[in-house]
Amino acid sequence: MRKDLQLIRPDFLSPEDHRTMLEYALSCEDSCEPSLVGDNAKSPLRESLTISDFGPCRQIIRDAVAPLVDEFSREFGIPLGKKRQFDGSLVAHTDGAYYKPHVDLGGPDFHRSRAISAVYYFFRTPAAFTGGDLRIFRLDRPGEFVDIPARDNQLVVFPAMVPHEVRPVHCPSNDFADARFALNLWIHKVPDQEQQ
Ligand SMILES: O=C(O)CCC(=O)C(=O)O
Ligand SMILES: [Fe+2]
Repeated sequence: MRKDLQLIRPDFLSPEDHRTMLEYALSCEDSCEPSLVGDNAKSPLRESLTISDFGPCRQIIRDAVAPLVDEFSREFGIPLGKKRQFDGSLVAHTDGAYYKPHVDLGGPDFHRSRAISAVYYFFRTPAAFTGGDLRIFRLDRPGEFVDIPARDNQLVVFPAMVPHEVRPVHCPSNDFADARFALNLWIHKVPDQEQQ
C-alpha cells in the first residue's frame, strides 16, 4: 500500500456540476438531520448535519469517480473485483462540527466491504469557515498524520481502513449556507464469487 496515503484531485468537477451540487446542498437546510455513527447511533464521535436525499449529487459524483476507480485500486494496491458497488453520504459541517478519529469500515454489515473512501468538498468561496482539515493518520508511522485542508471542488481519496478525522470547523456566521459540504463516496470490494 502507498505510504503517502491519499490522492488529491483539485478542480474535480466542471463548474456546472459543481454549481448544481452546491445549489442543491444549499436548498437542503430544512431537511438535514444530525449525523449518526455506525448502526444509526447519535454519538459524541461526530457532530455534523446529514442530507439524506442526494438529489442530483449521487449521479454527478458517481459519473465522475467511476472512470477513476481502477486507477485508485492500482495506486493503493487494493483489488476490488469486477463489480462496482458504492455507498455514500452528503454532510454539512457547520460551526463547531467535527468527526473524531475513525475508520470507514466499521458498523453495519454493508460497510464492512468498503475499500476506498473518496471525499468531494464543495462550498461557497471565499470560504466563510476555518478549520475542517481532514487529518489522515499514517499506518506506517504511529502518531504521525497529514492535515489536508478542505478545498472547494477537490476530491481526496484514501483507503477506507486508514484512520482519519475531521478537525473542528469554526464558522462565525453559523449560517448553513457557509457550511463545509462534503459528499463521501465509498467504493466497495465485492469478491468475484459473490457476483451474479
Ligand atoms: O468530511 C470529511 O473530510 C471526511 C468525512 C468522514 O470521514 C466520514 O464521513 O466518514
Ligand atoms: Fe470517515
